[in-house]
Amino acid sequence: MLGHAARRFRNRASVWLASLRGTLAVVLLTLKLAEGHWLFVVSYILLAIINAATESFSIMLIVPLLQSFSSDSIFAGVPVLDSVGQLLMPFPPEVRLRWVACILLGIILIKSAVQYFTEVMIYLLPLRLERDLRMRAFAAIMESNLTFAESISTGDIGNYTASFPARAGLALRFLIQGTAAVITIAIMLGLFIAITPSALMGLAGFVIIGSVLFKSLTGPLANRLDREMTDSQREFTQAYFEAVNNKRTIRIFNATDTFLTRINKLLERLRGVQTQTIAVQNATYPFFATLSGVLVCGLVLMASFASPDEAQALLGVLLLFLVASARMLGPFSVAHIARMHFSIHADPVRQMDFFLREAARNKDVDGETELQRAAQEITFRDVSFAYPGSQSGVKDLDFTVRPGEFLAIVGPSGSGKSTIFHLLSRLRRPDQGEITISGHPLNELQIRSWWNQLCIVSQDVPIFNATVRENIHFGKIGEPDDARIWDALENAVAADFVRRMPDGLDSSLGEFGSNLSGGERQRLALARAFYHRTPVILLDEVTSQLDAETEHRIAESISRLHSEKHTIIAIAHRPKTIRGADRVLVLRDGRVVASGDHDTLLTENGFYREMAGPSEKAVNG
Ligand SMILES: Nc1ncnc2c1ncn2[C@@H]1O[C@H](COP(=O)(O)OP(=O)(O)OP(=O)(O)O)[C@@H](O)[C@H]1O
Repeated sequence: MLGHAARRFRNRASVWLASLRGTLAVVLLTLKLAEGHWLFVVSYILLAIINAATESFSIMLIVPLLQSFSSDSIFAGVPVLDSVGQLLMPFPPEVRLRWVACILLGIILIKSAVQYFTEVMIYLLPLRLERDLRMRAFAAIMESNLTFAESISTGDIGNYTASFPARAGLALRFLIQGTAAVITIAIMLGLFIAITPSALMGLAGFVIIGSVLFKSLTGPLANRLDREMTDSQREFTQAYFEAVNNKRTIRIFNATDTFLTRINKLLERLRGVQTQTIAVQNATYPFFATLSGVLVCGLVLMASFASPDEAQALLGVLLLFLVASARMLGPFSVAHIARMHFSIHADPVRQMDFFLREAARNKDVDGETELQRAAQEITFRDVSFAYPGSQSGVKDLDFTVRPGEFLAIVGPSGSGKSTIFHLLSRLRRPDQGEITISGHPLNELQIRSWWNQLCIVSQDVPIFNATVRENIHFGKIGEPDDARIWDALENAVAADFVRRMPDGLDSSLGEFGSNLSGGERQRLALARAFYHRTPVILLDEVTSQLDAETEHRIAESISRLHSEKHTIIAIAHRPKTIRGADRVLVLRDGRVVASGDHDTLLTENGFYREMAGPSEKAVNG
């Protein structure tokens, strides 16, 4: 029986110790995340100590003052209060009152100022940390390698850049608010130790019993709510962004109601968790107020059964307890609320720290060699790459692009064409083999010096929520050159529709270029390449959404770039769109299966002829 009880106690103690270790770990993580804000944190705690000290000082002054007007002091012989009382006694009552009034006024002024600053600081601090973490998360996503960046779901991006920083900010707020409350309690307890140990015992018992009771009643629920809050937040953000990003498709497929219902359900779930969390969090004050009320009633009841002398002593303790609990109930409930809030935000703190560490581990490592002259030869030597967790990618690529060459890469969908661009721009790195630029391994280059020489027009045509001018000048340092912008727009057959826009180059293009048609977006993206005129230009299906006439005019502009010695690498499904190319690589299942000029391939390669379609066969056949 006894052994069983001892085992249970040991188990409970080890669970409690593990939870304490967990809490301590989160405290350290929170402080680590708040590294740049320590001065702010320390200042807050110092101000909180001053606040508590002024509080204690006023108790030490007021209680003996009141007692000094009574002939029958119940604090006679009580260490601190008695000495203060002795100090006051020699002065006539009116002088005593004046002095105390002046000192109290000073204390009140100091306390008000301190309280104002701590109130402001406690709201500012989480905001500062939130801003800092949001920026760090954003930078971490932008600077990590693509494999890592793409492994983060939209829901998690929402969590790491919005929800978790806000919650980590709150965790810090409750950590320091709780610490300050504990320091306040410690200072007051110190005062009461000096006054009477029996009151201290009463208070200590009150705190311990109350805390254990409260924790066992609310602890498991608070932990469950913590997990549910993170999950429901993630699900909501993910579903929300999915819906907003696909709004057109959702409408056309008549799925608006389905999505509204889904979002509504997720919001309901979130609200449910928030409601329960608020209900639990706000139970602290009433719980301790009720407990201390019950204790006071108990003491009064005890006094009713005692002799008059004992009753007076008991009422003395009661008076102290009332003063102490009235003064300490505030810090107690703050400490409890802070502890609970802190544990509610513990999971985001852990996840935020884990994410930042993982992002740092997956940071794209840059090389040291600076590409100073315009890029010369681009070589792929036995390059193979497979996407993480998949067999797809490219295999054994072995080819060289000469400076000023126009190379076309043709192949069916999924054959690996865009992957070559990812590798060439070092968004992905080969698993085997090597890519070199002007003889330098691409991995050893300072990537910016290579990107400065590179312009890519990709299939997904990124247009930013900015003006036409800003979109064309995008990424360039210095002032935009309007004459060159118009020239680039002419080459991309985009000048006419920009002229028709209400504000010309100053027209705003809307989010994701939503004010434009697909073909217009494509032409603007091309204009960007014509404007940048980098030594190497990568074109990925740039005319897929254009009519034959526009496609023909753009092909002429690309030929002009080619004649000006720009190196051009263009991807196409259909061979006819890259007629001006010097050489064509034919890709199938990630491998180069043929290479040569268009006409030779058309006569000699059946697969290429197949892709070219009947019209090409008629012309050349
Ligand atoms: N992020 C990714 N993760 C896993 N597999 C991928 C990823 N991106 C592409 N793939 C796969 O790699 C292969 C090559 O893709 P890639 O985009 O290079 O083909 P593509 O020739 O450009 O196709 P398309 O002409 O349709 O754009 C495909 O089988 C594709 O499914």
